[in-house]
Amino acid sequence: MALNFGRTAFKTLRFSRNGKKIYPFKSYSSSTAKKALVVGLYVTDKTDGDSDPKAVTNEGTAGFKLFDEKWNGKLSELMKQIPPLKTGQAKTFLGFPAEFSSVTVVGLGSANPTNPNPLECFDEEKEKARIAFSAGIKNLKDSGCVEVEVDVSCEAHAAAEGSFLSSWSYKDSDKKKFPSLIKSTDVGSDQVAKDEWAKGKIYAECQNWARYLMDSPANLMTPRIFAENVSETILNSNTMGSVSVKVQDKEWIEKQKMGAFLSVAKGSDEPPKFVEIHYCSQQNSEEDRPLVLVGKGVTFDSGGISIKPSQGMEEMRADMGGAATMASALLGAARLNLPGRVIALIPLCENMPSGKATNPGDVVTARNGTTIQVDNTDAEGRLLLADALSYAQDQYKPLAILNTATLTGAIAVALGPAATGVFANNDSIWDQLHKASVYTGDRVWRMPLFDLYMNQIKPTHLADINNVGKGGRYGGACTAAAFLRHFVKKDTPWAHLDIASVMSSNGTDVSYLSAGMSGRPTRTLIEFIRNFKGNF
Ligand SMILES: N[C@@H](CSCc1ccccc1)C(=O)NCC(=O)O
Ligand SMILES: [Mg+2]
Ligand SMILES: [Zn+2]
Ligand SMILES: [Zn+2]
Ligand SMILES: [Zn+2]
Repeated sequence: MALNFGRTAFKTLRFSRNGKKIYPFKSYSSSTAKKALVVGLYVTDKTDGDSDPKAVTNEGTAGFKLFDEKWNGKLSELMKQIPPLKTGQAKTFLGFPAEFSSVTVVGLGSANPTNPNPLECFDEEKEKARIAFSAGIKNLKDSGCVEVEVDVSCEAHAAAEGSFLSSWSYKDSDKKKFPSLIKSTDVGSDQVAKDEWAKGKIYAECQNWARYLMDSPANLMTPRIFAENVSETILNSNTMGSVSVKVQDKEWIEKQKMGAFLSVAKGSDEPPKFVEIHYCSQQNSEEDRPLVLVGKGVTFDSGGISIKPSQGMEEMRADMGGAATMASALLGAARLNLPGRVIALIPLCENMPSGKATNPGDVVTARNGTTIQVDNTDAEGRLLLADALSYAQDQYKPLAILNTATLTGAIAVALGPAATGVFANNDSIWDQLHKASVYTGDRVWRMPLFDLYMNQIKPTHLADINNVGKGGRYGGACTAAAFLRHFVKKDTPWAHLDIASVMSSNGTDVSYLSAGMSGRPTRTLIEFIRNFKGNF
């Protein structure tokens, strides 16, 4: 059937209020702006980055071509009237027949990229799809559009991630600016693409939950509230394997003799909690050795008596990012029915100055009997992690342990927002994490666990080890990792992920994450669990 597009309508550009170009002369209105389509175009840039528009050529995805055929070549005709789209660029066209009120075309990367890109350490095709489809969805912000169908004929998993990550905001009023229903289009889509889309949506939703937990103000996300939110969310999720949540209180933590953890919690009026989340797939039994995930859950880090400068202190509401990403990764494993047995251990407390707080120079005894001289109460994350790592090994004899923690400013100085720093005592764990991050684009970078850093934290004047290194500011991320290494037995495969570098997003470095707490690297953790091989 021939469709009437009103030819002249496509000839002239119009600028929307926010400066985005919209084609043609037709404005969104509540009666027409109901359902949008986002389709992809491959981009070949023969100039390797030169800005000459003639050197850039576009070719439609399979989905684009099918819509183009359906509409008698109108889509490709439209594309001839504008300069070629560059990677990550999105253009919205109005004036389509009843089915769609607008069509947004997005520039994907090359149809034949070098994958994985060895310098960038990610799958270029997937990362460009995330960027492109997020640009498409962002183009529909404030359009009044309520529903959008997305082309899944290329990188469906990444398309879903870009779509659902970019349409999320902490505030409900901001969420409402985006179409409330985002789904894959049937055109150019097969069952594999549909399944990939559904999987990518879960990856993104889990990261969005971590973003919510992290960005929540500390008065609304205390240890108790965090534990309640996690219990409710996990137990109400749709899973096939078994999930359970245990919330242990201060008395249990005392019985466990977690003196390092308690020394952090004691300055606050908010009681600490220790949350355990257990997941066992249908193919596994509770007898199987688990993969254990440990997440730092400091719901607010003022620094304690070694108080932080007030500028930027509000960011420390997200010092429970380790806890948030591990809870979210476990949720992802359960929702995707991934094979294996996975346990998340989450020590939660506030780090506050008060008459009851730990003083610099105090000595505390960790669960494994190690005495620790606490010279800096702001280096608190390693203290609660030390006790959780000790408990994990004694209680569960894990196949491997991963821990995530917004541990040090030093890792942010080293890596910026590009990657999570990984300190691994096992090459296979590192390889598996790296591979997972190439797939998700949420990257990791390996850091050293040299003995030299261990020597910098011991021996101390008053105790077995010090909670800060002798090197002062130098190598701060490495001495923090060395401190944790002290609590991990040599035969336990382990990786510490310092996520302070990726804790927040400025809204530009990763274009599909708006400004705020990032929820990174939840997707990499889920992907790691999906492929986890524990036979070292
Ligand atoms: N809570 C941790 C990390 S605070 C530093 C930070 C900097 C940049 C981005 C995110 C977080 C802490 O207190 N660490 C102590 C230390 O770094 O010495
Ligand atoms: Mg409080
Ligand atoms: Zn928070
Ligand atoms: Zn601190
Ligand atoms: Zn901290």
